Amino acid sequence: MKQLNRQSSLSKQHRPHHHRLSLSRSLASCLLREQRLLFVLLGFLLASSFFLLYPSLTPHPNTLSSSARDTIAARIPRGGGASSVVSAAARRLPVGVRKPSLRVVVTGGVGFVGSHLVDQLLAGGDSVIVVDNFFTGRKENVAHHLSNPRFELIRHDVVEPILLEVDQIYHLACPASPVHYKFNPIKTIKTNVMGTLNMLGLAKRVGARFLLTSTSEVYGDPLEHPQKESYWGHVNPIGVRSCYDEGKRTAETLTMDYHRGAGVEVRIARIFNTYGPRMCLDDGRVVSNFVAQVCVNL
Ligand SMILES: O=c1ccn([C@@H]2O[C@H](COP(=O)(O)OP(=O)(O)O[C@H]3OC[C@@H](O)[C@H](O)[C@H]3O)[C@@H](O)[C@H]2O)c(=O)[nH]1
Repeated sequence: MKQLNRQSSLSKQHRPHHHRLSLSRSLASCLLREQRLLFVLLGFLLASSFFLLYPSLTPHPNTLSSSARDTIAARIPRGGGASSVVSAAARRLPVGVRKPSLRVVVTGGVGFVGSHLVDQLLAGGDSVIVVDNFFTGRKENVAHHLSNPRFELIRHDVVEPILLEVDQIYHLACPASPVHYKFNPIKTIKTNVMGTLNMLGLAKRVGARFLLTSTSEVYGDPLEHPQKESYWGHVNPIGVRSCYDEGKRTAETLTMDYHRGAGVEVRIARIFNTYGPRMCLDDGRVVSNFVAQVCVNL
């Protein structure tokens, strides 16, 4: 017995090298076998902590510092803003890859200008919702789209709010000809002020880009010819046209305040004397008046 003990104690103190290796291997296999669950849990914790930490290692565009965002914006061609990151990327899409289809609302979309805009948006592959109260617009202007699954028509007065999930808002709802906007001047200015306020509120709520179709009437009776966009105008605030002129000026003010104050991405287009198919001959605008007089005097 003593010899046996001595042998084992000898082996402990002077054990050859290969004996120590086999011991460490057997120790490791024992640990692995006995503590397998512990190792699994440890691996799970390591993996989950990596993936939990990973997103914060790559800042989300919205968490970029303003200077970083400005840098990015500076690299994006004209159009600014987050949604132009998509449009800029779309412009760089490989040949044959379609640009992403956008959801667009067009207020006043059955009108003269609006219906042509709807044609272009649908032709470009976007989905369009037209919001219109049919005060001056005509359904036949968009009848050719009624069977299109990417087209929706809603009879709605923009003086009342509406909630739509969209990417872009084109706001054209307003009577444009003096004959129509003088018919009910209080309704005209309500449409310009309340209607624009509702559509800007929607743009802010859903993060949509917003375009206001304004008019040359914001210059009133201009003292500067031709008018630069920086010209402030010369407008009568109490005249019979003020419901439209001042209404559109207020709409522009609201548009810029939502941009400066709420970061809504906006555009303002001051449209002058448009003419073409679908315009009413008797709506009292200058070009239609010329055409009407020519027709009458033929
Ligand atoms: O309260 C209203 C008034 C009008 N509308 C609609 O708005 C549309 C206006 O279309 P119109 O043909 O009268 O006018 P246009 O399309 O020529 O001009 C329109 O686009 C260009 C802008 O500068 C004008 O201010 C805008 O009226 C119509 O479909 C009309 O029904 C509303 O939806 N709500």
